[in-house]
Amino acid sequence: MDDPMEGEEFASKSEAFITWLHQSGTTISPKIQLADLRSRDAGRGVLATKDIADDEELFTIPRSSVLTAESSALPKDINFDDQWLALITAMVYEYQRGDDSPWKPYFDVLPDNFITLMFWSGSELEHLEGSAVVNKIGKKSADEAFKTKVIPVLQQHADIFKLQDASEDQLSRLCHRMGSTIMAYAFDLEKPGSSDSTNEEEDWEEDREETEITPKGMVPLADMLNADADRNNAKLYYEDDKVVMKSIKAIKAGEEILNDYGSLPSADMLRRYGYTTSNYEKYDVVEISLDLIKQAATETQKMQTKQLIERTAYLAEQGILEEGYDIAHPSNPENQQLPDELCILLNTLILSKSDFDKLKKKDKLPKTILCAESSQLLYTILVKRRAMYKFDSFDDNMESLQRTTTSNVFSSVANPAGNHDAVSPSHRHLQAHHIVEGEKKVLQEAADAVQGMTASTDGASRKRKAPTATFEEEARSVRASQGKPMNEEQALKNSLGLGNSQQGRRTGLEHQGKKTKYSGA
Ligand SMILES: C[S@@+](CC[C@H](N)C(=O)[O-])C[C@H]1O[C@@H](n2cnc3c(N)ncnc32)[C@H](O)[C@@H]1O
Repeated sequence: MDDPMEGEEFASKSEAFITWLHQSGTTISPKIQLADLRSRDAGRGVLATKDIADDEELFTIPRSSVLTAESSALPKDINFDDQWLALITAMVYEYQRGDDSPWKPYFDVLPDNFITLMFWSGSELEHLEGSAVVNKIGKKSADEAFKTKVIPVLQQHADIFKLQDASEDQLSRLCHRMGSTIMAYAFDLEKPGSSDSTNEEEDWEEDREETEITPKGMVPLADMLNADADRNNAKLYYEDDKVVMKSIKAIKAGEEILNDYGSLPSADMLRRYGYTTSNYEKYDVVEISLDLIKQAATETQKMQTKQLIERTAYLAEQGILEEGYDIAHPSNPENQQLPDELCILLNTLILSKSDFDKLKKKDKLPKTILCAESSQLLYTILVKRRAMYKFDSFDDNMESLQRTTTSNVFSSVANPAGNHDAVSPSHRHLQAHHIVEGEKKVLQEAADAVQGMTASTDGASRKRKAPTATFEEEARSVRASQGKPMNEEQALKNSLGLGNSQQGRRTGLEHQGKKTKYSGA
C-alpha cells in the first residue's frame, strides 16, 4: 500500500461498512475492530482491542443482512435449482443495483479481483504440473455454466440486471467474480441451533451436487475474519433470526480474531483462498487416480481388461470404488496415510482368478492390510505418480522465473483480501513450488512406509528384489521413458551444493518460502 489515496479509500470503505452494519441491526462488541492488515498481506481482518474471555459474543448479525438468493430483492421468478448459480445471480443483481442495493457498502469491501487458481494463466499453472489441484479448478465447467445458464437469463432480463451494453465477456467476468467471492467468503447457512466456523466446505464445481441442501449465504463481517488452521479462536453460531460469532477461547488484546476454513490441503487453500500458510501442510494429500491404479495393475499383474472390469465392478457394488484415493501424511489428523478403500482395491487386484471368484461368491472383501504383492503394486503406482511431477530444482525455477519476468507475462493484480500490492511472478511461482514440494513429500513418505511394510513381511523380502534405485531415481527413469524433459535433472545436479539431497533442497525451499511470506499470518 504505497499510495496514500488508496489507503484513505480503503479506510473510508471500512468505516462505511461498519456504519452500515450498525444501521442494519448488527451488534458489535466494543472489544473488537475491523483492521487494515495489508501490511501482512491479509487484507482486512478483525482484531481484539481488549482481552476477550472464552465464549463471549463478538458480534451478531440479523438474518436479514445475510445476502442469499432469498434475501436478495431479485424477482422470485428468476431462479435456479443450482444454489451456486442462484447466489451468483442474486449477487450480480444486487451488485448491479449499485446505490439502490442495501448491500452496497458490503460490496465495497468485497474483492473485485482474485489471485486464486481460477485466475492463473496456463503458464503459471504449469508450475503445478503433477498436482491434482490443476484438474479441480473447474474453469471450463464454470465458463460453460455461465455461458449456457446464467448469462442467457441475465440477457433475457437486461433491464432488471441493468446490463446496458455489457458484452458476454464482461458478464462472464462478473459471474466469475461473484463465483470466486462465494468460494472464498460464503458460508453454509446451517440450521438454527448448529454451529459452523468453516466457510462453506464444498468446491465451486467439484462437490456441488453433494451439498445442494444447505443454503449458502454471504455473512457480512463474519467473512472479514481471516483464518488459521491452528490459531483459530472464533466460531459462527446459527440462531433463528441472527447469526452470532463467539470466541471459542480466551483472546488477548491485540490478537487477531481467526476463523477456521477447515482441514484443507495447501493446494486447496491456494485454489479457493489464494494463499496458504505452512500450518496447512499437515493436511496435504496426493490423489492417486483409479486410472493410474488400473494402468499399473494391467502392466504389473498382466491383468486383462475383462478381469479388471469385473473386479472394479464388484468393488463399485461394494461401495469401495472411487475415482481417486488420497494419500496423506502419516501424521494427518483427519485422514489415513493409505486409505482402507485403496488397500482393499489393491488387495483385490492382486488376487488370483480363483481367489477372486471365491471372495465374490461369499460377497466379501479382502482385508485392509496390504500383503507383499499389493505393497509391491502400490510402490509401482507411487513411482508412476511421482513421475507426474517435474524433477525441477529451486535453481531451475529461478531460471525460468527470470524468463517470465523479462517477458512480462504476469501483471499486477489485487488479491481477494483487497490488497492491491503487485503479485510478482516469483510469488506465484513460489506458491506453486511450495504446493508441489509438499505433495512430493507425501509421496516419499508413502513410498518409505510401503517399503517398510514390504521389508517387514517375511515372504515379501524374498519376493521383492533388493532395491537398486531410490524412489526418486525410479520415478525419474519412468518420466524419462515417457519422453518427459529431463533437462531439469541436469539443473538438479548443478544446483548450488545441494547435490542429490532431497532433504537439502526442501530445506532450501522452506527458507526461501519464509522470505516470501509463506508463513503468512
Ligand atoms: C473470508 S476472506 C477474509 C477477509 C479478507 N482478509 C478481506 O480482506 O476481505 C478470505 C480471504 O482472506 C485472505 N486470508 C484469510 N486468512 C488469511 C491468512 N491467514 N493470511 C493471509 N490471507 C488470509 C485470503 O485472501 C482469503 O481469500
